[in-house]
Amino acid sequence: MSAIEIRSLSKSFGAVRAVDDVSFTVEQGTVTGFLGPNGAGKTTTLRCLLGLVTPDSGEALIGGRRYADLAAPLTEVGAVLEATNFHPGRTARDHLRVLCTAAGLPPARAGEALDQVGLADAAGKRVGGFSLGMRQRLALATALLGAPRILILDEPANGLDPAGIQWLRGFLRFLADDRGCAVLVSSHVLAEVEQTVDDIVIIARGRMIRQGALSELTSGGDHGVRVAAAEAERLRPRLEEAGATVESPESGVLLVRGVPPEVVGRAALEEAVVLSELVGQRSDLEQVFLDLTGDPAPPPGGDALPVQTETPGGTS
Ligand SMILES: Nc1ncnc2c1ncn2[C@@H]1O[C@H](COP(=O)(O)OP(=O)(O)OP(=O)(O)O)[C@@H](O)[C@H]1O
Repeated sequence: MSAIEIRSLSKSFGAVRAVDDVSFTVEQGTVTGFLGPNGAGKTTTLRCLLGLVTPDSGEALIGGRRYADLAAPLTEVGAVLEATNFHPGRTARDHLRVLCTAAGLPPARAGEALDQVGLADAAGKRVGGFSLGMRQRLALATALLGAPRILILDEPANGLDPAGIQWLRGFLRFLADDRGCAVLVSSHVLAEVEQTVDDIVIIARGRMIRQGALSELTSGGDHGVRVAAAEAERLRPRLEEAGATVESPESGVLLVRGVPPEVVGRAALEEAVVLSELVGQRSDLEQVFLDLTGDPAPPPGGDALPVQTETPGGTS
């Protein structure tokens, strides 16, 4: 049985079909990146999993059961959803202790969880003075309190500085590799999760776009180098001699595979060919994601801020 199973899930809000027949699974011991542009339906899918939104059809299961049917939810699944509210006057440790008491967990778990997320030094500080990054870590500590083996994290890298993002990557891998956790982590930035995840699920406008192992989706490794020059054809003999496969998709353009970009640059130098373009080609996955998230022109008088969602029934 999969740790997380989303089966033909659909959910509309009025005329907006937020999630439209989405299906995927997450296995124990793996990290799955749940990707899509703003408004794609990621948060709605995660809310369905956590019982905060009732799907119109389909199922969102944790360990084969609906969230509402879990006997001890905190010990089975930990979740970080956006903008968790913490009492500003309470210390980080007290915040977690309150949750421990409510969930029947030993109070010592509070300190352990803070330790795990690198907040041990700030345990006695009031949350009101925390940076966004510290709040993200505290939210993660909250999710870890019951030592669950399934984690659902909605944009956990938001607000983290580069060092924090680096730390998060290592931590998610640790949870999957050493603790055998199933981790589902959403993001609207491919590069943010690309180095961490085993599998990827991409959705846009509520619908599935791609899914599979990262290694399959980026397979091939060598995506070629695109070279443009009026005299591009003069490079061909040298490049083929160096072992490259050379195609010419249009006049004055070569697509060169099998050699690194430096070899193409050297050939141009030696042949004294003036280049107007020398670009490493993107993998299919990067291209798919770029096409989905590529900067559309902002609407007149508007901007491209993320859509704010309501929080039905409170936060995680
Ligand atoms: N409670 C709600 N009421 C009305 N519409 C909603 C509600 N929640 C989500 N939506 C709409 O459903 C669509 C999907 O939103 P969702 O928040 O699930 O996307 P997302 O991929 O998580 O995006 P983001 O990265 O911006 O959070 C959007 O068009 C959003 O406006």
